[in-house]
Amino acid sequence: MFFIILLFIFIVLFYNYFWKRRNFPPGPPPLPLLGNVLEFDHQEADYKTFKKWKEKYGDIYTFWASEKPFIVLCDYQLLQDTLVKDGETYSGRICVGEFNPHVRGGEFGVVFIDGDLWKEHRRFAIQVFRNFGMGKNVMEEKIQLELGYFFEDIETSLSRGENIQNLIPKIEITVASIINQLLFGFAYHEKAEVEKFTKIKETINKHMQIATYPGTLFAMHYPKIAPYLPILKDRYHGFINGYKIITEYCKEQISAHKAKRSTDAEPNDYVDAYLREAELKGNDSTFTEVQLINALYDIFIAGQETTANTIIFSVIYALNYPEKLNKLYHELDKVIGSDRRITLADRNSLPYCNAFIFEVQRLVNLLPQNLPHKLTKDVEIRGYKIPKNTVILPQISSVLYDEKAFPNPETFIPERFLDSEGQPKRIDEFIPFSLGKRQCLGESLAKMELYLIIANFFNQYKLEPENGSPPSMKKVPGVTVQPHPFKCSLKKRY
Ligand code: HEM
Repeated sequence: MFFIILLFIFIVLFYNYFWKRRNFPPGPPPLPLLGNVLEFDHQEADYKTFKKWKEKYGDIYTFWASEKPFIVLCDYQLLQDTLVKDGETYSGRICVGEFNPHVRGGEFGVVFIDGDLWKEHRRFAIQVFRNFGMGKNVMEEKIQLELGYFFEDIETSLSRGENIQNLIPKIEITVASIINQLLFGFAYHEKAEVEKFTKIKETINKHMQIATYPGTLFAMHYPKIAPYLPILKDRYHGFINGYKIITEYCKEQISAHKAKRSTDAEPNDYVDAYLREAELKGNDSTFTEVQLINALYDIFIAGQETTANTIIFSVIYALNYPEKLNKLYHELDKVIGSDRRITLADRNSLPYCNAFIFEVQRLVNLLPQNLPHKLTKDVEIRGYKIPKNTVILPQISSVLYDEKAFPNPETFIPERFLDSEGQPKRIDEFIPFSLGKRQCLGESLAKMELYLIIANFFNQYKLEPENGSPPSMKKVPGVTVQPHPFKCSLKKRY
């Protein structure tokens, strides 16, 4: 008996530490069944573990999430040679365990699907956004309009003598109104809508945090038994509830559109455009209602979390680096010199402001892990033969914090994006939107929002920390990182 147990242990260890890893790039030794998930720091947004592994194993290595190997690519040139030069091969996606079949009802949405369905719906989303002005003047007008409401909100508080303000909800609602208009055709201006949004936003924040807990990953791998197990059952219900509340909101919007829709009118938003496409394509198409609900869930979350949190961190970094904030004020005074609205036409005259925004994006490192891709065919990377369907993680954090490209990477230094004449300097490794065919779908909208909101906000207001101590720069972990709550003092500059 003792011999059998010993043999069993030997086989498990041999399989786990040698056999299953034999063809993959070397990486940290995984525990049986758990893999390396316990090595991640779940208290803080974790790119440090990736950094440590990169230092030890190089630009390509393997870690294990439970029994699944993740091949991590963490060098800019390697990402170019793979994701960009051989884009199609790296365009697959994996979803967390059984999330798609168990929660979404199948392979639906835009972010966690692949193949022809993903191509068709990604193309459709980009086309619709272009038609509604993404990257053009029409979109600028929409953003400027929402900025007006943002400033009005701040000034109402100022007029009540509230010089110390919590900017987080104000920024969140501004960004959410922009994406909501694109998707559903209305912004959150009325009190009832604001209250509704506030509830949904709380759900999204929690949903994004729970998504990265190891217990949730486990629950999504074993969704049939998770609801009956301690700890896992809370993760399971917490995560699924978030999905239900957000998709319920999307369903309400679809019903409202169907009720007041005229087939002759030009589409006014994504839902209109989708319903029209579904009619044109007929019953056999992939333009089904369940696909619409899931695409909306994906884009609604991706379109607000990311941009709002980046803008909030621009305030946090400005308060922590007052000398950089003063440089920004100096440029705004010199180039703009009044409280007039800054527009896209001013962009080339504001190199420091642009560099400031780039550095915020680099340092905030919004998706510390990035989303995993999947190989659509067998490939050879740096001599390793990797089979089709293997998970590939383009680890953009390791590139954004690469000491060679960004010396002193943990410090906020906007000047790194400027040459000795103070003019813009391109750094190829600046890839916050990732690379290749899965590159962020909302990149041009996000860039426009970041520039217009950040430039105008700092032009209007002088900021100081509450009680002289700047807010924490620590990040609440999640798929996208979130800020810790803070308040700051605001004064009008004009
Ligand atoms: C500061 C703002 C943003 C950042 C840093 C950001 C970053 C990213 C990253 C890193 C990815 C994953 C790329 C990969 O798989 O390699 C991604 C995907 C995606 N983003 Fe963004 N994003 C931002 C804003 C937006 C906005 C405003 C939208 C919506 C309009 C959006 C929609 C999406 C979608 C739908 C995907 C999935 C694309 C696909 O799988 O084909 N993002 N984004």
